[in-house]
Amino acid sequence: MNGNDHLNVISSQQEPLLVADSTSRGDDLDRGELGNGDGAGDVRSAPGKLGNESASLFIWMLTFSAGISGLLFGYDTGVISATLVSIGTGLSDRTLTSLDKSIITSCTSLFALLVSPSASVLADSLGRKRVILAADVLFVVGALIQALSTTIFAMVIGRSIVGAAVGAASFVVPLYIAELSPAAHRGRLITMNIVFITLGQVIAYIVGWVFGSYASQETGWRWMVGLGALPAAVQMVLLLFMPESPRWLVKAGRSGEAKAVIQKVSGGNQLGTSSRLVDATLKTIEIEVREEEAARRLSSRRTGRNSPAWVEVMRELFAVRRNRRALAIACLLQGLQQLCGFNSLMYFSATIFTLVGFPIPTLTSLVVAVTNFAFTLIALGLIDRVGRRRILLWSIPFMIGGLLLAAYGFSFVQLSSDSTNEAGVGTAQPAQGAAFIILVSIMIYVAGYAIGLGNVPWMQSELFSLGVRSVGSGISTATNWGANFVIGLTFLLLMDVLTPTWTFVLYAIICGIGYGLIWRVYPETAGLTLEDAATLLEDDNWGVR
Ligand SMILES: O[C@H]1[C@H](O)[C@@H](O)[C@H](O)[C@@H](O)[C@H]1O
Repeated sequence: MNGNDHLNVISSQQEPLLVADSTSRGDDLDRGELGNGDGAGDVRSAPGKLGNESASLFIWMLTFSAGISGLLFGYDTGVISATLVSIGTGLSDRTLTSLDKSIITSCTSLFALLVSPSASVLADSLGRKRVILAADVLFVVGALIQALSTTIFAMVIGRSIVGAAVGAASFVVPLYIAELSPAAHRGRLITMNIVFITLGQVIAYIVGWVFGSYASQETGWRWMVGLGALPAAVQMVLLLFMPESPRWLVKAGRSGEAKAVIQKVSGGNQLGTSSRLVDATLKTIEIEVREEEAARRLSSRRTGRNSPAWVEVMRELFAVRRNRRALAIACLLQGLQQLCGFNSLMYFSATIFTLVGFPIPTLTSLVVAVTNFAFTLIALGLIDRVGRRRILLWSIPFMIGGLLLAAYGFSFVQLSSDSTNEAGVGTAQPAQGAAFIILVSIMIYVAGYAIGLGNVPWMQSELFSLGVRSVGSGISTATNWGANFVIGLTFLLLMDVLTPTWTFVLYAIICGIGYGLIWRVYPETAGLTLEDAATLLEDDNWGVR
């Protein structure tokens, strides 16, 4: 990544700030406080004003395109659950082992982790739209390779290509949206992303259940993975009608085109948007781009080294105490979001419910995705009112309770290790009471997760000061993908080696440790300005009262 990337990514990573920020801007503007357009403050208000005026069709298209990326992310991570229990001997003419399943699942997160940093470089040189288009091509190719694969190796290649697409899209799409949407809508648009991810997972589970139950054994799973190509193709077509980001255009020295885009985004001339406002918006972007370049020059002059901008930013991130602390907290939350084991359920719930003896495991496992989606919606309504720290401290105990109850339920399920069922883990003696306990406990756990840990870590950017926000957010996002990879790779092996009971106890212990750490170091940042939040971390107590 170069310096520009870092600064660009800022916008993609600042969803919660933008919610607060843009709301207040919107309020000010509603009260007619746009100012005279001369000062920087006035100029900076302009995008909010533009956004409030109209452009609703455009906003809908933007929401929809953004939604498709979230859906794809969710679909491709969720669909593996039903796929794994439906493949049977369809790949390499044999039953999949736990290791096969773990690799097929986790290669997606590994490639997402590997590709997202390079996506940022490409987004800067080629433009945002081209990278999204490339990601869509990868989504389509990956889906088709999976659908047509006859060997485990081909399936792993297909899943890895989809992982690369998820990595690129999860980075570039929020960036593109943040740069295109008027400020008053920006926060909401980016927050929608997480709702769409969980919705994509619900759709994947429904598709998994329908094709797993009603299609033939040979073709059902091929449809499940192949259908991922469809939304990507729709997004490609939609993108043809969408403009390039004006911010990127300005940086590429194409201010004229940027102006035309701003006009379009803001409802354009047809709606009588004053050209003064369009000019003001353009000026804001130009000022920001110039400031970024100046900051980069200053920084290399200060250190006397001509190191790349990202090296400078890294230095600032680790040398300044409050930045270091912000990074520690952001990585703690992102790591915990994955290491708490939630995606073990997302990826393997059908396997687990097969193991427990449910007759239609793909249908039963739908409760995981639906509970996650429903409680994510509730969380988005609650989070600003309750506060991040408080919502985590309230919800994690439910997760721990759910995990321990599931562990207890699993202690009644007899596994015989000498034979493997289609889940590849071991055959089960169905025990109805135990199956019910496991189902209910998993729902409690998932609800607790979706209310807190599923969301709060993505609010990471509000911990960082502007200069290090993008790199800090990038590192914590990588922590998320890295931990996601570890969970996908190890879950089935842990189930084999430790037994299901102790695997769930292990996740409960991780949640317990995470709870202690959050209680100790994560201050409440809701409702604070950026400056106040950053100052909190200077405090000896990490701002925790
Ligand atoms: O915030 C999301 C959401 O909770 C998804 O359900 C989960 O699969 C992702 O890993 C997570 O990052």
